[in-house]
Amino acid sequence: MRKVRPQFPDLNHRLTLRHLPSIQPITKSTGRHLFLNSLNQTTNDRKKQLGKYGGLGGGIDSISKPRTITIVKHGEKPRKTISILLNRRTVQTFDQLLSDISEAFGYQKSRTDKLKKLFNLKGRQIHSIADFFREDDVFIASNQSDVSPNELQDIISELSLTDSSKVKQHLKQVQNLTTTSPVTAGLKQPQQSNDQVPPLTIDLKLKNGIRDSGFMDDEDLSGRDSDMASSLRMVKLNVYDTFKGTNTTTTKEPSEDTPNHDDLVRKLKKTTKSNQQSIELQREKDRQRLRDEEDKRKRSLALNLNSTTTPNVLGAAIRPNEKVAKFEPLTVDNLNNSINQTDDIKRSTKTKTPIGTFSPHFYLNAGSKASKHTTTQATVQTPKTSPQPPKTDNNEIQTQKKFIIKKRSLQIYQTPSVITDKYDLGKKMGDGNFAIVKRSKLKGTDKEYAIKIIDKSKMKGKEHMVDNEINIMYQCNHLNIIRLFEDYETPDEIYLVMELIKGGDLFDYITKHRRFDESTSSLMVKDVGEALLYLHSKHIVHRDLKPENLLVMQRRDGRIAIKLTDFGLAMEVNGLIKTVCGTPTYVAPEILAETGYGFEVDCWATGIITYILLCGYPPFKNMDRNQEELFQMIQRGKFTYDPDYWISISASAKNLIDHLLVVDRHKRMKAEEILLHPWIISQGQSKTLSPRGLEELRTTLKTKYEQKSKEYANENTT
Ligand SMILES: Nc1ncnc2c1ncn2[C@@H]1O[C@H](COP(=O)(O)OP(=O)(O)OP(=O)(O)O)[C@@H](O)[C@H]1O
Repeated sequence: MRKVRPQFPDLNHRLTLRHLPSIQPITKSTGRHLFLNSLNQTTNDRKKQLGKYGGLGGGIDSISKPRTITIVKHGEKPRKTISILLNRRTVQTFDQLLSDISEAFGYQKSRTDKLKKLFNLKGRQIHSIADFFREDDVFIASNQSDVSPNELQDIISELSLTDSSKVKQHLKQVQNLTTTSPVTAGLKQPQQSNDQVPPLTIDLKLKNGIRDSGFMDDEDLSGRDSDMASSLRMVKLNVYDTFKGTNTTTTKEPSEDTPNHDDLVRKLKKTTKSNQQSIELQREKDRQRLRDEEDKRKRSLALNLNSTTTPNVLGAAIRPNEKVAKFEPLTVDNLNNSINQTDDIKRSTKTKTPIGTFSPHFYLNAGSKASKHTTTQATVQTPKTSPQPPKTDNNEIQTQKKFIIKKRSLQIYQTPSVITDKYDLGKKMGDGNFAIVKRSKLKGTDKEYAIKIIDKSKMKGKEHMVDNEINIMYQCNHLNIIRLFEDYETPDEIYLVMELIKGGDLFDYITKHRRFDESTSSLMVKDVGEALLYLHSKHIVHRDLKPENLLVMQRRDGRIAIKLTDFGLAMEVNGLIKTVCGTPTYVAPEILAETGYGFEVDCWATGIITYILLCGYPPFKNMDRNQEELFQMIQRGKFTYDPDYWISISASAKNLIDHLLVVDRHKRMKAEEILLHPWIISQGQSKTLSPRGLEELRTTLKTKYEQKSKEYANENTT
C-alpha cells in the first residue's frame, strides 16, 4: 500500500454543503478543498476554500466562486443548451470538466463518444481549466469536429434570440463589443487572447431558475428524488444542471443563415425592444411572486409561533409518507473490555447492554417526544468506592434552568439604525458564504457580543435556512452551544446578536497546533458530545459538524471549551432524512448512500474530528483530491492508523474512533455513549484507572446523562 504522509490541510477535500454549492471543504464554502500549499495563504483563505456541500462561494477570489456557465452542444439544430453551476475549485482536471459536461448533456459515463472539445464564442478552442474559467460564460461543446465560423455565427444568432430577461444587459455588453472588439473580429482571429476581447456573456432564461449557490436547499429537494439525485450529482461532480426536468433549452431558428455581427446586434436590439414590455411584465410578476413567498413565509412563521408544538422548520425536507426510522434499542459496548483491546478493534457491537429508553432515538420509535420518555428518575449518588471523575468545571453536569424559547422576530425594520442605535459594531471576526460576523458592544455597557450580519441578497430562495438557523439557535441553551440573544431584520440584512467567542474556531486552532495530546483532545470531544447530547435529545441534528463550526473559548483556568455554532443545516428530526448535504471530509456514509439518515451523522463527524485532533489529518482522504473516490472510501469505511502518527496514542482513543466511524449507523456510538466512553470520562487517561473504577464512573454518569437527556427533551415544552 502506498504510504502517505498526510497533513491536515490536505484533507480538505471538501464539499461544503450548506452552500451547496456546498459540501464544501476546509473553507467554509463549497465542498471544497483546502489548499495549504501556499505558505502565505492565511487560514481564513484556507477556510474559504473549504465550504459546505453545494455551498456557494466563500472563495478567495472571483475565480473560485461558482459560476453559471452556458454550454451549447455543437450539432444539428435545434441545438441543446444547458446551464451548469461550476466551481473552479472543485474541477480537478480538464478531462473531468469535459466528462462532467458530457454527463450534464445526458451522456452515460461509459460512453466513449463524449464531448471532447470546447470552444468559446470567438471560436477559440479551450484546452485548460484556466482558460475555461478565465472570463467567458458561454461555450460550445463538440464531440469531435471543430466549429466553423459559419456555425459559430449561427450559434451566436440562436443565442441572441433567446428569450431572456437579461437580454438588455447583454445587449449592452454586445454593444461594447462592437466598439472594442467585435465578435466577428474574434472569428477572424480565433487565437486572439481573452485579455484583448471582452467576454460575450449571454445568459439563457432558466426555466427553473438559477441555482445560484451551492447551498443545500432542503425545501427544494423535498419530495423529489430526481432533485436529490441531482444534488448528489452536484456534490459528486460539482456540476449542477439548472434545467432539471426541462433541462434542454432549444433556441429559435435564426431567420438568416449567416448573419454578420452587425445584423446580430440589430436583431438583439429589435428583440430587446419588442421584448422589453414583456420582460418588465415578467419582472413585476417575479417581484410579486417574491412578495407572496415572503408573506407566506412570515405567515407560516406566525403560525408556528402560535403553535404549541415546535415547528419543523425544514419540515418540507421530510416527506409526509416517509418511513420512520427503525432504530435498534440503544446499547452500550462493553467499554471496560474495550480499553484493553489492541488496535485491532472489532467494530461490531458485541456485548450489548441495553440502557432502556436513554437514546434520543427512542422518541422516533415512539412517534412522539418527551411525553413518551420513560427514563426512570434515578437518584444520583456517587458510590463511595468509585474514583471521582476528573474535574471539568465547564462541563459539570448541571441542571439546566428552564428558559423561554424565543422565535424568529417577524418585524422588518426599515433601517439598520435598529441595530446601530443599540450596538457599536466593531471589527470583523469572521465571515462565511452569506454573512460576516462583527465583534460588537452593547452601547453604554461593557457587554460584548458577536453580531452576524446576513446579506439577504445572497440568501434569495434560501430564506427558510435562516429561519431555521434562528429558530433552532433560540431553542438552545447549553454551555457548549453558542447562544443567540436577538435577531433583527431590515430590507437588506438580518442581524443575529450572539454570544461572543474570542478564541477563533477549532479549524484555526488545529492549523496552529497541528495535533493535540490525548487529554486536550478528549476534553474537546467531550464538549462536542455534550452539545450533541443536548441537540439530539431535542430531536435536532446539526449536519455540519466540523472544526470550522466549533468555536474555541479560552477559559480563565487556561483550559479551553468548545462551542458549537452555525446551525444553517440543522433541522428537527421527525423521520429519516434524505437530503444530501454536509462537508465532504466529514460527511457520513449513509448521507452519500442516500439510504436515509438521522442523528448518527453528527456522531460520524465527531469520529472524524477526534481522529484529526489526535494526528492532524483526516481518516478518509484522497491524495488526488478526487471527490468521488473520497466518497467511495467513506462508504467503505476503511481507514488506518499510520504508526508514524499513532504509535503512541492509546488503544482507548482508537477504540472510541473505531466505534464512531462505523458505516452501519445503527451500530455507531450515540452522543451519550461518547460521553460514557472510558477515554472521555478519564480525560484521555483511561489507562491510569482500573476497569472497575471506570465502570463505576460510567454507571454514575449514565444515570446523570439519562436524566439530563430527559430534561433537555422537556425544555421544548417549557
Ligand atoms: N459567536 C461568535 N463569536 C466569534 N466568532 C464567530 C461567532 N460566530 C461566528 N464567528 C466567526 O465567523 C465565521 C463565520 O460565521 P458563520 O459560520 O456562522 O457564517 P456563515 O456565513 O453561516 O458560514 P457558512 O458559509 O459556513 O454558512 C466563523 O467561522 C467564525 O470564525
